[in-house]
Amino acid sequence: MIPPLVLDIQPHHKILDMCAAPGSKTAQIIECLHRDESNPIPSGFVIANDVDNKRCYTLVHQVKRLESPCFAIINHDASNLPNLKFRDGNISFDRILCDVPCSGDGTLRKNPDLWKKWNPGHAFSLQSIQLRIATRGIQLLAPGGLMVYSTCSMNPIENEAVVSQLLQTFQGQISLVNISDKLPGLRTIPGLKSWCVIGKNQDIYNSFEEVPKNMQSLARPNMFAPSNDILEQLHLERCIRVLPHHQDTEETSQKRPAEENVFNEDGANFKRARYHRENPFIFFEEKDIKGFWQEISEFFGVDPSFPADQLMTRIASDSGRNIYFVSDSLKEIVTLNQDRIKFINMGVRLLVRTDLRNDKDKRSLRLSQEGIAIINKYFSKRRIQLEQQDLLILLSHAHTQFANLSQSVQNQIQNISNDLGSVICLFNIKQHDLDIPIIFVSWRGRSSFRPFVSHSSRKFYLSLCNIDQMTINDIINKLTIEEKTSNQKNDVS
Ligand SMILES: C[S@@+](CC[C@H](N)C(=O)[O-])C[C@H]1O[C@@H](n2cnc3c(N)ncnc32)[C@H](O)[C@@H]1O
Repeated sequence: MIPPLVLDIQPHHKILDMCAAPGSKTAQIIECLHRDESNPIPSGFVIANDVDNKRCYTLVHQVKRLESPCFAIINHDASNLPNLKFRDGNISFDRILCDVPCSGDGTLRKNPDLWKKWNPGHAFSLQSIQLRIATRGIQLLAPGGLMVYSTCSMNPIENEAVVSQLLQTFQGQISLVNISDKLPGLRTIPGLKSWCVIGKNQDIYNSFEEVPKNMQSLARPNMFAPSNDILEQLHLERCIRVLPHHQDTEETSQKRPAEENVFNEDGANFKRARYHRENPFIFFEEKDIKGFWQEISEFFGVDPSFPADQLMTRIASDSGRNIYFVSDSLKEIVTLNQDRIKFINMGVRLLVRTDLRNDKDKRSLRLSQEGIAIINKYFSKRRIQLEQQDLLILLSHAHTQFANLSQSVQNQIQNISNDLGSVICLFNIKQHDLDIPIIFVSWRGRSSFRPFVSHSSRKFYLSLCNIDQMTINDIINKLTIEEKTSNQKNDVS
């Protein structure tokens, strides 16, 4: 999608996505933040917000698969978003996406139902919240930062009129950036400099003076284009309109003001939305790190440089907890703001509770595949280097007996002790001049291995091993049957 592309996101950026659900653009933003694959924990972060509590969980679902320790989901009215405390003061964001709620008439091609409901009056009621959200965005933007304002509507009231109002309100502090060279190959047209306002009954007004008295509370002066002398200074032609029929797609309009000055605002009041009560985010304290985590560290050979203070749980008691990891910036943001901001979700799951309920030791937790990129460089024990034949056997079955694996793997199993529990399996695929590391978590049972690899990842790894598509489909079908018939309880004991 276009809005995240023009934000030019770098791994150190502090980013706010103001109206983020369902999250397709948030996912794109997180991917850009992680553009340097050699560093799984960039210093930047993404705060993704939506006012709708239910939609926040759709957002969780959408972004969890990206396994990033650098994002948090919050649930607030973006037009009243309180300042977030961070380090020495409040956060000013380097990048903001303001993808506001809109009438959606740019999606008429894919949503034929909209044709029946659409009414030019929709834009009247939406413009005020669009303007308030964008205004709050600019107040939260760092000097020199970039904000993209976007809608999927074609109506100038929701687009150029909002941008024009912002430019006038923040005169001399923000300006539109010319992005005409940023999207090569994309057919766009410049923002409008003149437009009329269409009333509920399809009447056309060219200026506010033409609006009848009984309509003046709906069609307000800021919905009209400003006078020519003001217009000249705004450069609305720098807005871009991506019209559906030009690309054979949907509409997106984008405006990109760049702030040159900071606005300070003391703790805005905000209404608490009705929501489902979340468990708190509880970070490891000294006693957890010296006690419980010490045992885990010995078991997996965790390097002392691992930042264990960035681990957290969602339940205070010791038993049966999953353990998550977040970046140090996010830890700070949550710690400083948890009492005033509704955090919904964050963190990558590193360890997961198993069914070994009576077993109080570290074996009752298994490594999670989600966190493998983070722990890989810190965990030195319980690592098994596979040969290609082992990889193929493991990926083709739900469980594999040790005896069916290569002698080298059998020797490694003996060397890592008799303890049941998670192991990290490693294999390097050589393709052309590239070394592609494959790394996944398996459970070492008494006599068998069980890889925790999703079907889609298995398909991907098998195709990297040059297995043809028909064979891969066969393997996955057999695996599905094997998984259905296997007794889940036996395989961890
Ligand atoms: C156009 S959608 C956002 C689409 C999203 N950016 C994406 O790419 O998937 C607008 C979103 O704004 C949310 N919203 C509406 N009013 C809001 C407000 N006052 N504050 C924050 N979010 C709001 C809606 O719940 C909706 O999820």
